[in-house]
Amino acid sequence: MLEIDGVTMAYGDASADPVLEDVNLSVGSGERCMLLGPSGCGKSTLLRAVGGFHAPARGEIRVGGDVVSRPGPDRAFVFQEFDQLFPWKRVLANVAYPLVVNGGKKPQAREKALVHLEMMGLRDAVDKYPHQLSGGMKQRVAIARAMALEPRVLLMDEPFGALDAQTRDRLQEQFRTVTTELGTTVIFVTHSIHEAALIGDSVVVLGGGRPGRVVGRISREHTPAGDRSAVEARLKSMLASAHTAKEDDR
Ligand SMILES: Nc1ncnc2c1ncn2[C@@H]1O[C@H](COP(=O)(O)OP(=O)(O)OP(=O)(O)O)[C@@H](O)[C@H]1O
Repeated sequence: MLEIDGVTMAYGDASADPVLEDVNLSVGSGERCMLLGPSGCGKSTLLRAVGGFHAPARGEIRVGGDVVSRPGPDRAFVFQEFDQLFPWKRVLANVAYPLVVNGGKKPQAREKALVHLEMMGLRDAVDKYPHQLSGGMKQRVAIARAMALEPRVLLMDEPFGALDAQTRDRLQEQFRTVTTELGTTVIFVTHSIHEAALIGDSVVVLGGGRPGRVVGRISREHTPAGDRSAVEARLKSMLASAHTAKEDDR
């Protein structure tokens, strides 16, 4: 579903030092791929490139075989910030609006929005405004809104990073259940080894200094079934080497 093919990312002009170099990644349909790595290694940069917000200096990104050249509804984003909803629209309208903007009819858009809000456990919140919701509820609305678009790839940039631990645990489980049920393809940026092991079908570790690159990857099919602690231990050692290389480069 997603191919990242020899991608180098840089900010500024052609002479600028790259942030990421020669990233190759292939994500299958229905796979949840986690991007893990030290702060500043380029996780969000790569996610924005898949979103079509920032073009690679070299290489190519394809989604469903189509080369990414601009943002589009086939790649929906959920961010960490709680203020990504339209404050003047009720919850149902927040979720239905992008469907209408992308050519849907209003009654069908509202129906679909309702289905996705129900899946995220928000049936009772559909008539509320964002300011009446908790942070966790706002994030669930943002997820429902992104999922309702039925994107080819759902792009998540630390969506649970600003939540309290209990809410985060609940949402991680809920997200895993809903994306499994719908077979959603997901790219998910996280700082958390625990979150990566809990949600990911695969985990890609970025880091190793400037420019960053892929320093390791784990796929669920190559790890003992259900043995999350073994996955976490391996990720911990990969992340340590991603950090060490960074310090050596300074
Ligand atoms: N708009 C920009 N202009 C110039 N440099 C940028 C821009 N956005 C990010 N960078 C730089 O690119 C590098 C990678 O940033 P990025 O946000 O992708 O990292 P990250 O791994 O997502 O970090 P974090 O985990 O802290 O969110 C950093 O050195 C950052 O300063």
